[in-house]
This record gives sequence, C-alpha cells and structure tokens, in this order.
Amino acid sequence: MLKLLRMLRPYWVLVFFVLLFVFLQSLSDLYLPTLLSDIVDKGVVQGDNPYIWKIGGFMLLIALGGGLCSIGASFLSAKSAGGFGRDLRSRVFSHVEKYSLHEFDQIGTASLITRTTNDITQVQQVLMMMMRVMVMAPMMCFGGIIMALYKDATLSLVIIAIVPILALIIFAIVSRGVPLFKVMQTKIDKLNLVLRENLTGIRVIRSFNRTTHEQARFNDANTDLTNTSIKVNRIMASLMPTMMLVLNFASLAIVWFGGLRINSGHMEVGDLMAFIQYAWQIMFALIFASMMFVMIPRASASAARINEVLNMVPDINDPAASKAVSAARGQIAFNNVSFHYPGAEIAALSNISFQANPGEVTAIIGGTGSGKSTLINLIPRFYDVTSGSITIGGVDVRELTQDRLRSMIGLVPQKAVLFTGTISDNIRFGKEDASDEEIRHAAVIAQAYDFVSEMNDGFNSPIAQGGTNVSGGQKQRLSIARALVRKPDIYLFDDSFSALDFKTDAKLREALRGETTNATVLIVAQRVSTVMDADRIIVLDDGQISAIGTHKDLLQTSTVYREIVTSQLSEEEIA
Ligand SMILES: Nc1ncnc2c1ncn2[C@@H]1O[C@H](COP(=O)(O)OP(=O)(O)OP(=O)(O)O)[C@@H](O)[C@H]1O
Repeated sequence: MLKLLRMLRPYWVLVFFVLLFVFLQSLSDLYLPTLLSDIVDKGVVQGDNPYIWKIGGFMLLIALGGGLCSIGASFLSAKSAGGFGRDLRSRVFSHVEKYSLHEFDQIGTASLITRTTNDITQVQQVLMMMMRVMVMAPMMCFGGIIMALYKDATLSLVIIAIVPILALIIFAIVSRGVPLFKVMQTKIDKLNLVLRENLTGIRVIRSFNRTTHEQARFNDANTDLTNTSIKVNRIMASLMPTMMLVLNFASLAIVWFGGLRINSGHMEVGDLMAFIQYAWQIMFALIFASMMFVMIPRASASAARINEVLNMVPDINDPAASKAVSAARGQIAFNNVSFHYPGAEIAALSNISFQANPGEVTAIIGGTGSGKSTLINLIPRFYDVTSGSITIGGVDVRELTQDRLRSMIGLVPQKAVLFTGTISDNIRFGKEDASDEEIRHAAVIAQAYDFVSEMNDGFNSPIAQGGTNVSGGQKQRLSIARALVRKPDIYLFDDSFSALDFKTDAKLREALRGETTNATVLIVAQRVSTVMDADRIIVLDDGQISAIGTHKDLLQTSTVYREIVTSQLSEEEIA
C-alpha cells in the first residue's frame, strides 16, 4: 500500500493542509472541556454571570473554528484522495493496455475490472480517512491523557485501567474480521465474472432457456458474497456496542470515584465534567484507530491486487529501437516456428515454415482447432513464438516496435468487433485522418456501401454497444472496411468472410484483388471456394503444415486437402 501512496506526491500541498486543519481541530476539541470546567467552577458555582458570557462566547468561537477546520479537512482530503484515485485508475488502465493476451488470460477480464474500480475505491476511501485519523487519533489520545492527568492524576488511574481492556477487545474483534475482508474481494470478482458472462451472453442464455440456471448461478455468487459480508459486518458491528459498554462503565467509574474525590475536597465539579469528556475523547481516539486497523488491511488486500496488475511485466516488449524494414515491406516469412500457449502441454503450432510475398494471396485452410488463428495472431505479436522466428521484410518481428509492426498490418479478426459511435467512426478507427472519400471507398470494396447508404443516416448511423444493431455479415464487412482504409502492407483476414453469402464473398474477393495488388494477403478460411484462387494454399493439420501449393497442385498431392474439397464441392466444381 505504501508503494501506491507515493502517488499522493502531486497532492502534498493539499495533504499538508488536511493535516494542519485536523491538528487545529484536535487542539480545539482538547481545549473545549477545559473551558467548560472553568465555566462551571468559576462561573456557575460562584454565580459570576459576566464570566459565563465571556468564556461561553469564547467557547463558541473555538467550536466554530474547530468546525471550520473540520469542514476544510474533509473537503481537502476528499479532493486529494479523489485525485489520487483518478491518477491510479488511469495508471492501471494504461499499464493494462500494454499487456499481451497472455497477461489478460492470466488475471481475467472480470478481475481486471474489479481491480480498476472497486479495489481502487477501497484504497481511496481509506486514504481519505487515514489522512484525518492518523493525526487526530494520537493527538486526542495522548492530548486527552495529558489533560486528564493535569485535571486529576489519581482519577486517571481509571483510564489507565480501561485502556488495555479496550485494546484487547479491539484486537479480538479486528483479528477475526480482517481476513474475511480479503475473502470478500475475491467474491466480488466472482460476482462480476458471472454478471459479465450473463450480460454478454444474454442471447445465447435466452435461446437455450438457461435463464433460470444462470439466475441460480448469479444467486449463488450473490448469496455467497452477501453471507461473507453479513458475517464480517456481524463481527465488526459488535465492536461499537462493546466499546460503548466499556465506555459507559468507565464513565460510571469516573463519576463514582470523582464524586468521592469531590467530597474529600480534592477535585471540583467542573474538573470532573472535563475529565469525563477527556476520557471519552481518549476512548474515541482508540475506536477511530481501531477502525483504521480494520480498514487498512482491507485496503492493503486491494492495494496488493492493484500492485499485482501494475507489477505484471508484459511478456511482449518493444526493442530499444525499431529496425528498418527492407524494400519488400510486406514479405512475411515463418522460419521453423513452433508455439505453445502458456501452460499448454501440446504445441498449437509445430515447425511452421513458409513465405508470403507482396502481391500474392496466401490462404490457410484446415479443420477447427488446427492452429489457423494462432498462426495469424503470431504475426502482430499478440503472442511471441516459442521457437523459430517470423520476419517481415527480412526483420524479425521482435526487432520492430509494436507500433511500427502493427502500423503495417490490417487485421480483420475472426470475431468482428465494433465500437460505439457512428459507422464512419468505426471505419476511421483504421486510419484516424481518413477522408470521407477514403471511408466511402473502403466501404465500397468491403461490399458495405449498399447497406450503409440504405440506413437513415448513412455513414453517420450509430453503432450500438458491441455492434448489436447490425447483422453478423454487416459487422464483418465493416471490420474489413476498417482494415482496408488503412492501406496496410499486410492484410490478415482471419476467417473474415464466414458470415457472408457466397455471392458477396466472391464479389468482395474480386474487389479486394484490385485493392491489394502490392500488399501481402493472408486469408484464413474454412470454405474451399474462398481459398481456391489463392497463389498459395497452406493446409494446416493439428498445428503442422500438411501441404503447401496451389488448388490444382494440392488436389493431386494432398489427401487432407482433397478430403476438405470433396466434403464441400461437387464433382463438377472440382473438375
Ligand atoms: N488462449 C488460448 N490458450 C490455450 N490454448 C488455446 C488458446 N487459444 C487456442 N488454443 C488452442 O490452440 C489450438 C489452435 O487453436 P486456433 O484457435 O488457432 O484454431 P483454429 O484453426 O483457428 O480453429 P477455428 O477454425 O475453430 O477457429 C486449439 O487446440 C485451441 O484449443
């Protein structure tokens, strides 16, 4: 947690004033009981009205000053803790943006969301409280003890007897409650995970009539969290009444012994009244300090979770400087590449070697799970190869900065992803400064122009969250347009034509041919009709290259390819 607190540095002026205000407020709180005792002993007992008015007015001024300091401290502590929370959230966010897919898999999206929101809020709240309590509690406690000793040293023995009892009670309760706070954070993670899966998978859940099942799953996670939270609150709730009981007993003892001391002439009434107030201030300082003991470990658990995110070093890093790419900028070469997913025993790809040249279309075909998407994901370095190398224009992709590497690539992922905004915003995602004409042109090539222009607002029509207001095929075409507008050296189409009908698929590939004459095109597909015109077809089987060649060659040489072809095309089509 201390590590995170360093982020308070920009707010040191605010923090200084918070501490100063709390200090002044504590002074006023400590001074008031003494004034009260003066009013009683010198004003009320002796019937000196002007004295009562004078000291009473002074007390009001002190109380007002203390109140203003308290407001100032609350305002400034909220401001600095709020700023700290904002800075920390953006730091976590920008760090997570550097993660490779491996780190995302490791922590999990739901947990990353909880850590960026709930965990940071926990730390922020504790910080706000800590700034006040860390000055107030010791001042009130030690100041209260000094004042109590000053008022009546003998009677202070009552306080000395009570404090260890209070400390014991606090320790007993807090040590039972704190571990449960840590458990609560993981249960919040779980609830977020279920909620997220439910909200994103709502269509599937409804269509498979799994609403009741999912509701039960949510209820389980919810009840689990509630039970832990009730348990922890039950433990913590016993703190206050127990403390109050002890406090009231302490007051009783003080009044009893104080009464005896007044009778024997060792103490005055006003001093006893002030003494009781100091005793309460001491005990409340202890209660506040104990609250901190509860909140700090809880916030430390959150801080540890945040630090885990911040300390996670992305697997994929940039070299100090990007190497220059040779003339054949788009040329991709796989040199004996093998790849294991982290933690997986079996290789997803083994000994892959091939070359894809600019101006050519290289297609990759193979059964599901044969490693096609994995192969594509290695090119923009979503993952790094386990052995071998991938070069672009003769340079190992690991020797290029990720920015440089990805600026050469137009990727159309298997699952089309659109963002909230307009259609043109979504296409412009591929090239920020694209003109309207470039956007229109990309849409024409991607076979999206017709359906876009039929929409009410054309290119300014809105795209809903997750692109739910366009069809699967339309989504694919918009994400193809997004890649096209970039005019990259390399196009990676990862099964991007699967949601298109045969006619649109053919028209799109025809239009693409004119657009990508100088680019290297890699097309992953399941359909033979999508790949049969390619200059080179790579047949993947179980993570290995089973054959490479043109459609004609492969029909002769590759049984795997022939099987795929015969399962999809008629005899006449093959001929
Ligand atoms: N993130 C991951 N972690 C671990 N294993 C993975 C991961 N992604 C894929 N795999 C495994 O790697 C293998 C290849 O998967 P890949 O997605 O590349 O296949 P694919 O040929 O693209 O399949 P499809 O045509 O069904 O999309 C599969 O066995 C899969 O289970």
